[in-house]
Amino acid sequence: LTTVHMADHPKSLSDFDFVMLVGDSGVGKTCLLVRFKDGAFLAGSFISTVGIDFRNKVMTIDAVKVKLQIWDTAGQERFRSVTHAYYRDAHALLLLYDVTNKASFDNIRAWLTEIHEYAQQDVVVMLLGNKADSTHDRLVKREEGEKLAKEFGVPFMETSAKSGLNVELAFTAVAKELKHRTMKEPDEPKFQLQEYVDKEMRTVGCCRS
Ligand SMILES: Nc1nc2c(ncn2[C@@H]2O[C@H](COP(=O)(O)OP(=O)(O)OP(=O)(O)O)[C@@H](O)[C@H]2O)c(=O)[nH]1
Repeated sequence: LTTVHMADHPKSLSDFDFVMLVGDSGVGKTCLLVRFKDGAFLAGSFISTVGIDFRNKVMTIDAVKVKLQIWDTAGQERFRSVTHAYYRDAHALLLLYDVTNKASFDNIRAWLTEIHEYAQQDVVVMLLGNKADSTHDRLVKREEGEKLAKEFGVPFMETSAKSGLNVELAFTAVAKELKHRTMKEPDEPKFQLQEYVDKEMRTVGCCRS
């Protein structure tokens, strides 16, 4: 890391990368963030997010500190205009659906249209099928998520805020992508987010329910 490379970029390393969690109400955005930040699961009553909330988390990626500011948005329709205002500043978006809620999956197309309309063109988008622990209530197959993600050219994985499945990996993958964008050496190949995720899942030997 040298100032020479950094000079090419408007964003300094001390800056936060802004990651936004989006998706229908109840898909588990708040729980995913709490699991990532505190390692705990918010069981029991569901308290819908009002407007927008955020948490900071510093991750060490390849010996470099990446500061993430993660915005937890309200999925409810009535807060949509609040969320719209934040899209423009987001460097990455984690777009969630709930594998036990078909409507939340069907709405992904609309969310992607909205992202296209309001977010920066080069925003990092990752599709997450959350609540993968709910085997009995599952209504969306992993293959369906994979197919949709492929159609839109976005990386995909299933997660569970309840069991912790792939939660760390989702944020690490996004942080790695953002770090590569900021610090890429001229001859370094582009970071392949989906390849990284697939490799990590194979190595850990988990995640294929
Ligand atoms: N089984 C299971 N339940 C989950 C998981 N994640 C969240 N939930 C439950 O789903 C409900 C909604 O979770 P939230 O995180 O509040 O959902 P949200 O997307 O933030 O909702 P809004 O704030 O309204 O947009 C809660 O009752 C959680 O306990 C998960 O991975 N597995």
